[in-house]
Amino acid sequence: MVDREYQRLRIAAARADFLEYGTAGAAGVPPVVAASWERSQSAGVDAGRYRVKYHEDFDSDSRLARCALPVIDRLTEDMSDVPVTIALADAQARIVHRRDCSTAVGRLLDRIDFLPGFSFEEDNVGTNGIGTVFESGIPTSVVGSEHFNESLVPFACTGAPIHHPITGRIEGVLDVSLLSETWTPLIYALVKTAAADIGRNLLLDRSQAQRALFESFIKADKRPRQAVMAVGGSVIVNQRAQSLFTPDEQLTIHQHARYIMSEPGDDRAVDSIPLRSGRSVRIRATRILCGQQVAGIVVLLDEESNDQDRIRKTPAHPHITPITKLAEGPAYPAGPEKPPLLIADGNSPAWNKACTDAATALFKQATVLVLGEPGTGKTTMLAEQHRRVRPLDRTISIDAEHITKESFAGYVGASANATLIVLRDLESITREGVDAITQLFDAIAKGDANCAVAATLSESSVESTLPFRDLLSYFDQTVRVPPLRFRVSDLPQIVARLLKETAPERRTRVSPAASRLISAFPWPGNIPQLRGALISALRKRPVGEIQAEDLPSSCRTISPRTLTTLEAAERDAIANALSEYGGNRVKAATALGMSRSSLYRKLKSYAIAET
Ligand SMILES: Nc1ncnc2c1ncn2[C@@H]1O[C@H](COP(=O)(O)OP(=O)(O)OP(=O)(O)O)[C@@H](O)[C@H]1O
Repeated sequence: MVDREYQRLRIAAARADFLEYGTAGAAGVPPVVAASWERSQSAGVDAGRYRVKYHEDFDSDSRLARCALPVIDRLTEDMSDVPVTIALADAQARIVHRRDCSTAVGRLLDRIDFLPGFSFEEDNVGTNGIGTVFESGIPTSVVGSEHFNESLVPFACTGAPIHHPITGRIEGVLDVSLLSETWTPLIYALVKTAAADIGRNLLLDRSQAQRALFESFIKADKRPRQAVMAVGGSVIVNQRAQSLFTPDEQLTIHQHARYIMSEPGDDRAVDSIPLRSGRSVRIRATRILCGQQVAGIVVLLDEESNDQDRIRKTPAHPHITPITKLAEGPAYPAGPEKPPLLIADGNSPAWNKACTDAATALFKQATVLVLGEPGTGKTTMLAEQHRRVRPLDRTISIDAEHITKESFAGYVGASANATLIVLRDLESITREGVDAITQLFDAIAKGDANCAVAATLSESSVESTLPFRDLLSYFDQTVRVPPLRFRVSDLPQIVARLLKETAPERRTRVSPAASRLISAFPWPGNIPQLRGALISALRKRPVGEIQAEDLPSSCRTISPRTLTTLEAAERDAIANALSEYGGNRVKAATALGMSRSSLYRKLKSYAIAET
């Protein structure tokens, strides 16, 4: 006891010395505490003035809370006759739940706002049993004068990090606080064990499918020096992948992995993609199944050596420059005018590959079938690539459904300029159209028509028995165009282009929050749908910066499932109320006549993005 008292006095003196003389005063203080005092001081925390910030938007019903509460309740029961308070803090160091085993300690903690919603970040309140755990990453006891701020000195707080079972990221902190004179080192062991139990609950809480994905991820992660990603509802990136690839590169990679796995068929796919840094990466993706359900994809990543790079970067046709050079390509003479914005100026590997494949095939005058969802830019891309590789030839595009016997009369037998005929939406061709095209192909084969043919086809029609199937034998090559949702890194250019096209005279741009929404929305209707959303935003804000709330409410929600009519109406009402009250959830909940917790639940369930 004498020792404890001596220790208490020694730390109190060291604290006073530190505050007066700086680092030298902290000699003899536990290193984790001394380091925290330094951080607190350099963050400008006032040791004599106490101020904690309140955040009304904390989530008391989060997954972390759900997994922690059974453990906290058990601990509360076990410690019912010990004068402690048990608290759970979220990843922003905000208290989300508190249980008092002693009302006296509870009352004292109330006076320092140790309450749900208040944040105990170290750079606000200085050394404490929550914020310091986030900084140090380890279980930490802060006893009496080890606290930086005077108001916390009467207490002893022991916090232990709750780690995400896979990523190792700190998801929250479990804290046990009591008066400093009643603290015992046993508390440390207790809190540490309870935090580990919560971590285990986090793992068990996963649905079966998620667990199947995590287990495959963990297995792959065990391979030495293997960069791994698991792509499901969220994306998990192991340490090796994080150290090898920037966040932008990680986005490009997992988006491409999703894209190659979106093709029906094999559960495994291998591809190599160039990154913007000039490096390239080999992707080995495996679809993880849980019964009938697709749990996600596990992706193994290997940086390609320079030799492999060189081979891969050799253009498929030596006369075709790499696609990334298009903007400065020779087809556009230098002059005062800026070169036109090309739709081929993309960053996403799947889009660049489609452009290169189309250019190569058109150069060889192969008959190309371009496959993709409606509105992905198939026709525009074909026309652009054709202009690029055969600048002297013409391109015409004909809606396949309108093709009749007479449609190609002018091309057969004529020896005018060579022409690429793009048959648009081949799935809608009639029997008469099929006959007309068959005759055209025969004429081309005999040298009676100076034409090449390409067609676009909607992906969903491939399996159908529509008349176009009779024409497939005439085509040499398929080029697949990715939907917009797999081209997130291209969205800034596409949006800029659409704005320029829609409002050429105006200086319009998109705010960062609106850009985030645009990137998160899946755009099932592809470019026409995005154009429609921007036109609607421009109606609300004809000039200046388009804000998130200017976009149609349907784009402000990112729902992973199909909603019923009633749900869609409720989702829109919530999105509108939030927009009306500037994102203030309390006001939005009041206006909607629902409790705050129901609003939080619904925001999650409808995946309404925060702006
Ligand atoms: N990268 C781009 N940036 C901006 N606008 C684009 C881009 N690509 C295509 N567009 C525009 O999007 C619209 C749809 O393009 P396009 O008609 O080429 O698509 P599609 O896939 O052939 O469509 P559909 O399947 O309906 O025939 C066009 O108005 C086109 O100008």
